[in-house]
Amino acid sequence: MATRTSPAARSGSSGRTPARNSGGNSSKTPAKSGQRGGSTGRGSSASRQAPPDQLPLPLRVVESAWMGISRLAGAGVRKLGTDVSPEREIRRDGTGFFLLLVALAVATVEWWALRGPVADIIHAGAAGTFGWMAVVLPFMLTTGAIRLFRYPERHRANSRISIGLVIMLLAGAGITHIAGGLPALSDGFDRLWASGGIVGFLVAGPLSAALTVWPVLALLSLLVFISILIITATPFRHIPLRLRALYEHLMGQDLAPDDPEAHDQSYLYGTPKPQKVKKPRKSRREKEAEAAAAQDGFAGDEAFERALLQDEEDEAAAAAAATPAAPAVPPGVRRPTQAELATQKIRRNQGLPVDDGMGADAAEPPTEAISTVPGATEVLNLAAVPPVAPVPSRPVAHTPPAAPIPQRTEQLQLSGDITYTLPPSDFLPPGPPAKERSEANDAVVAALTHTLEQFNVDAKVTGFSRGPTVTRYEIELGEGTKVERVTALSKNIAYAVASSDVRILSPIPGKSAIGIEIPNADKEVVALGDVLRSNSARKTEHPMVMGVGKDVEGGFVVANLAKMPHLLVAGATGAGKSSFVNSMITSILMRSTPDEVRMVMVDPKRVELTAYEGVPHLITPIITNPKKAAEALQWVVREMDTRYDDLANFGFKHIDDFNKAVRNGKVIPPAGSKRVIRAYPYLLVIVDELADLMMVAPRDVEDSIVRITQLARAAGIHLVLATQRPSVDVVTGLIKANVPSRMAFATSSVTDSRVVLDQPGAEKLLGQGDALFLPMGSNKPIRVQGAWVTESEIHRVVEHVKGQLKAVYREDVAVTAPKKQIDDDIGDDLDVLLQATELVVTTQFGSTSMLQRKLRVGFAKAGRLMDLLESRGVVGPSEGSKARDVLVKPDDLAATLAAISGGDAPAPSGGAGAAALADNANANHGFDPTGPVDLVAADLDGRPQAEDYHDGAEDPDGSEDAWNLTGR
Ligand SMILES: Nc1ncnc2c1ncn2[C@@H]1O[C@H](COP(=O)(O)OP(=O)(O)OP(=O)(O)O)[C@@H](O)[C@H]1O
Repeated sequence: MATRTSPAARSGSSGRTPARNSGGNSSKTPAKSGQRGGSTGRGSSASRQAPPDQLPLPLRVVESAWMGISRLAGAGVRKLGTDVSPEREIRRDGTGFFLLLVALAVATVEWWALRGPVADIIHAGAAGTFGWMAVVLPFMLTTGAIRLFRYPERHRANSRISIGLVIMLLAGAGITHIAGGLPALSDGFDRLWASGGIVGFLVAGPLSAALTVWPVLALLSLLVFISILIITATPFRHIPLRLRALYEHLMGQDLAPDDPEAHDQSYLYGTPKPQKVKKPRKSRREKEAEAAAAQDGFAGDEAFERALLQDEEDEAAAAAAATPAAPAVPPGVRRPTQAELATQKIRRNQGLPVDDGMGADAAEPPTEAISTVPGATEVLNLAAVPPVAPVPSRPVAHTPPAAPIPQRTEQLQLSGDITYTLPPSDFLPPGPPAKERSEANDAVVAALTHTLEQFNVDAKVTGFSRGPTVTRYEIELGEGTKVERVTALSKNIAYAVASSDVRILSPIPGKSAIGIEIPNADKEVVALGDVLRSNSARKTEHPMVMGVGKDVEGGFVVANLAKMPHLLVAGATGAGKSSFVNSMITSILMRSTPDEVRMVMVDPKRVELTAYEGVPHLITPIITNPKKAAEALQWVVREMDTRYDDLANFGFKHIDDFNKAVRNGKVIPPAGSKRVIRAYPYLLVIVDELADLMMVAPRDVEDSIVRITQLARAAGIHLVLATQRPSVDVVTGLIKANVPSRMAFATSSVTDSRVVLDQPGAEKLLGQGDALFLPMGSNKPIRVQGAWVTESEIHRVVEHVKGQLKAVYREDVAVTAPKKQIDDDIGDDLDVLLQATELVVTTQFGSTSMLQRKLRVGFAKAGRLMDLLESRGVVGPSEGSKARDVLVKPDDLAATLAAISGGDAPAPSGGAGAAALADNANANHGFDPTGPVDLVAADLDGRPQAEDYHDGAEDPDGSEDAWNLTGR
């Protein structure tokens, strides 16, 4: 082992340099030549063989003119409909433009019967070959041209469409040949041209001779039908679904983009139809980046990225809904313009007098009295409450589209050539329809109004928005009324509405209004299926998107786990954590293939996650032993380091960029390496009870979590830590500082709420899925009712997933490295001592304060580490305030680390040197379904075969080992 490692390690830099060069060259050169030689990918390879400078001048001019016009035409076509922007080097504008020209020429001749010597040649070519089908030829050619302009990178889809079109053309020519009376060659070319052309003759002639006409006609019609299915990528069983979608589209009933229920509700409640918010124009760069992300399905970091996904249409509708219904305007009074209304609002907010031009009374809401609902007042015992003006409820603009999500079928790569179909969306049935207002709401409005009047507070309930578990009532203050006058009434309000769980928000974020959240007497379940079918979830295909639940305004909350990038879930027992974790895992299983997401599940409680045992997304069996879980976290750290090595070696900053380049064939292994580079799946690590892990190995677990959370984002590794004990000894300061997104379910005390959210609030939640969600980057938590998924739904999804693919477990995840002989004085500090050694030796700077800073340890610990380093001969004795001499040279680092750790050298933590590569290699031997393993060479049971790994003997200069010893 050592002999194999050492040459690789020593020659690591030299071994990797040529590799990087070759990779870099091969990935960069074509890009450049593609740009220079024009946008045609194939054209560019031709121009590489014969550079344009060597072409004669006239030809160069023609080539440039052709490419210039092609690019212009391409740019125009790309701008049609949804703007797309394929990468420059893969564009095929030249070919697309050629097809377009041919289409135009054929159309001019066949559609408008243009005649002349050139037109005759075109007619002979088109009608002579395909007969009557020459009339549809321009459509087909234009389709091909548009595909090449807009989606040149979608090779498989383009080939599929081409095959479909060719089958259609052949069968169509055959049919027209039969329709033209089966002319023979002896009947002359004119008759052939007026029927199916020479192709029709060749297709239908022999067939009709062998069979009779009618069976051939049926066969050819069937072929035309099949060609349509091929072109539209419609499997047989999806035909009814597609026909329904087409019908709805033609009838203008598309549910997804334009929800009719929202309109109905606007009509019912007099709310203005939500207006489309004009989006700011995007720069070309932004558009290109978005298009690239869309092509890839998902991309790396974005500016102002949010973990929370919200549909822009939903937001616009919600914003429109949040504007109170316009009061009735008396005849003869001018309604203020939008600009005037905005000015008035600002002046009102600033406490300045407002001239609304309608007289003081005109601003009052309509005074039509409603009779308070007798049943509801009885419930709240409010017989004495006087009638109040009607209060508009905010229409819920977030009803999920009823149409199922089209089922996605993928060809898996990591798991061999397996076609994997995501579970159909009807596995998660819709929940009960959301209510917009109920009698209980009207009763609460009456109670609130009465309370405000009773205490002479100049404030009004102006509206409410009903969520599944709580309703938020909005109160607007009269001029000169202090916010505190309402907040001071919290106990009286609680008394009036007979509920102790009243939460006051002052103000509601983004509004000049006070919010009072009061639990609904009639709660509603939020079905996970509805959340996953919402517009926000449908808009993205990112595999790490999960359905969170519904907010207080009834809007669906969907979040991207990859952007969080790590999540802490906490709450008292029974508050709904496990249900949330179940929704999260089910969302992933519903939306992602095992190629896209792999999971590590840690379930010390042993019962919560057993339903998922055996799903192919798992990398290791569900871990129930806390000690093994701690080791698994260390494996995740190693996996992260390996991914980082790949990122560094191939020059990428984020795993999404790396994966995108791999899919585009731009990541090329070094010459001579047998490694097959594959995209890395996201790795989701779910710990269902962090407290159990922290009890057995607090330091190791904390170290691993901190290291993963600090770095793993770019490596596509994300942590979800759930605990019912959010105390400072479980969720330590370090863990908290590195886990930016929080989901707080009901906690038992305000202290626990502060640990989770850094603010009070969670102690007032109602339990059973009621939660405060604080995604990374937002400072105000959102109140949500968690999505709910039943056990039978989980069972169906799991059975579907398991039925397609067996889990292939990695064997090294929970395997402990053999215990090494560690000196007593080092004790538990081995890891940090090794880091200190690496730091001091690589920087050649023996300073205690540097250790404090870099390793984030206290002065006493840094001093102790320095003493240990002195006792091992790494640094010299203390020289007062000066840094100590470093006695070990960087070349001897590996040996020194090995000596300290009492065995073979462990991986220097952040080291990017050759030793690090080689050492990681030692740590990672084994089959790796998460990584780019050549599955061709691996057993299906996950064991590597001999040819997976190279023998250093085959590769005298060792350069190959520097790559292949990473076990990939
Ligand atoms: N989103 C939800 N919608 C409706 N009911 C829910 C929801 N979440 C939880 N509940 C209810 O609360 C009960 C307890 O939830 P859950 O088991 O998830 O709590 P927990 O916090 O994981 O508790 P423990 O820590 O004891 O396992 C569930 O059985 C269910 O009845």
